[in-house]
Formats: sequence, C-alpha cells, structure tokens
Amino acid sequence: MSMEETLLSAKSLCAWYGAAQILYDVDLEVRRGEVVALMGRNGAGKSTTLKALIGMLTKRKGAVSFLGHDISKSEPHHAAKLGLGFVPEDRRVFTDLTVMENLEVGKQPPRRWADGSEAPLWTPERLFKLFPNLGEMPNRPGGRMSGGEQQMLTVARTLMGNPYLVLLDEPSEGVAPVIVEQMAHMILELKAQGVSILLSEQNMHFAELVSDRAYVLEKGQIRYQATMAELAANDEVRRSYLSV
Ligand SMILES: Nc1ncnc2c1ncn2[C@@H]1O[C@H](COP(=O)(O)OP(=O)(O)OP(=O)(O)O)[C@@H](O)[C@H]1O
Repeated sequence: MSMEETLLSAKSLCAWYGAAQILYDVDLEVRRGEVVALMGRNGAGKSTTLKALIGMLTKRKGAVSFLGHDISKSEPHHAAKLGLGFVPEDRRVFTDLTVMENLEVGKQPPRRWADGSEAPLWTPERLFKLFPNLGEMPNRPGGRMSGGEQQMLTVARTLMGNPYLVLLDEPSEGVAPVIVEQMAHMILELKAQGVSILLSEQNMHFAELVSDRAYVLEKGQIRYQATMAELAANDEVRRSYLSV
C-alpha cells in the first residue's frame, strides 16, 4: 500500500460568487492516509475552496482530480459517488428522520482501492463506536438533537458513503468544548482507519492536534504550506495569516 498516492489534487483552482472572484490559482493536494488542514482567517476562502473542489460553485476554473478522475466539471453528486465525502458548515440533518434513518440516506456500496484492498467500510454499528452519543439515540428524530449531536450525525452520514477522503468544513466551530474534543478524537480515529481528511480550520490548537500538513489561505490565495509542526513553530506566518 502506497502512502504517497495522491487522492485529491487541485491546480490553479479559481472560483467566483457571481462576478466576485474569491479563489486565485489554488494548488493543493491530499495524499492517501493524510489529514490536511486548510487554514486562514474568517473570509480567507476556506469554505469556498472545499465547495469548489466538490463542485458546489457554478463558476470555477482550473483542474481538480480525484483518484485520477477529472472532476473539474462534475456535479457534487458525481464526486460523492466516486468516494469524495463532504461535510458542509451548515450541517443539515433530516429533522423528521431518526438517527438510523439519516444514516440509511447516506449509504453507498463498499469500495476497494485501486490495488484491490478494501477501503474502510462503515455500518451504523461501527459508527456508534466512533460516536457513542449517537448510539444512545438511534431512534431520535434529527430535529430533537443538540447542535453538536447533529454535527456528529452529519459526519456519520457522510461516512456511510464509505468515502476514501472527507472534506470537513470547520469541525470545531460553534460547538461545545466537549464536542470539539470528540471531533478531534474522531478525526484521528478515521485517519487510523485509513480515511484521508481535508479540513478547514481557524483554530490552530485543533489543527495541530489532528493534522499532518497545512495550507494557509489569505484572500483566496495559498500563502504558505508546510508540515503542521513547521507551521506551529512559525510565529511570523501565524501572526500574518492566522489569529494566533
Ligand atoms: N454565497 C456567497 N456569495 C457571495 N460571496 C460569498 C458567499 N460566500 C462567501 N462569500 C465571500 O467569499 C469570501 C470567502 O468566504 P469563505 O466562506 O470561503 O471564507 P472562509 O475562509 O471559509 O471563512 P469562514 O470561516 O467565515 O467561513 C468572503 O469574502 C465571503 O464574503
């Protein structure tokens, strides 16, 4: 099994909201087995980058490739079908459906890597080990769960698609510290199971806990990239482009 295999890559990715260009020639890649953080202040373009990768923006330019497939012109559902998961910032669960039913909605067939080995396969039982809170409320309607629980359910539902790689938009934002801790644990557990992750994050401490490498965005451009340890040790970059 090659750990250097590139799963996702973007070259000169540009994106617009209407007439406003938001991303400028973003180059990035995520290799098999990696957790990569996309960092930057509010409005730097982190969410937009994830949306552009998955095809959720109508106007984008540049190359995006996932497992060797050109997805630069694909619809989001096509990327999902190929095994590229996405957990958006707004974390919408189906409020009338129970936890179990929400999980069923995300279900996709098992997958194999190109070398024939089995990719991580998720079932509700396995997910309840990863998210014990959800395991305690399999029949609760989504609408009667706390924000943190809904966030976990959104991640769990994405995992039901057995993705090779998950794009995770601000997992630590707006949730209680205890949930932040569980999210960090969950990310490390996913990595251990062979799921790669690209997460957008403002919180240096959180990113440092879980990530191998980092890209730093400012005004829609990548300003810096390094291992997480190098970024954490680089006060100048942190002061210029991040909040800490
Ligand atoms: N739907 C939209 N229409 C127009 N402009 C938008 C839209 N969404 C975001 N923007 C603009 O795009 C830029 C990048 O926003 P983006 O959400 O990608 O930033 P971010 O780094 O993810 O920060 P945040 O933590 O606030 O989500 C900002 O200037 C923002 O105002």
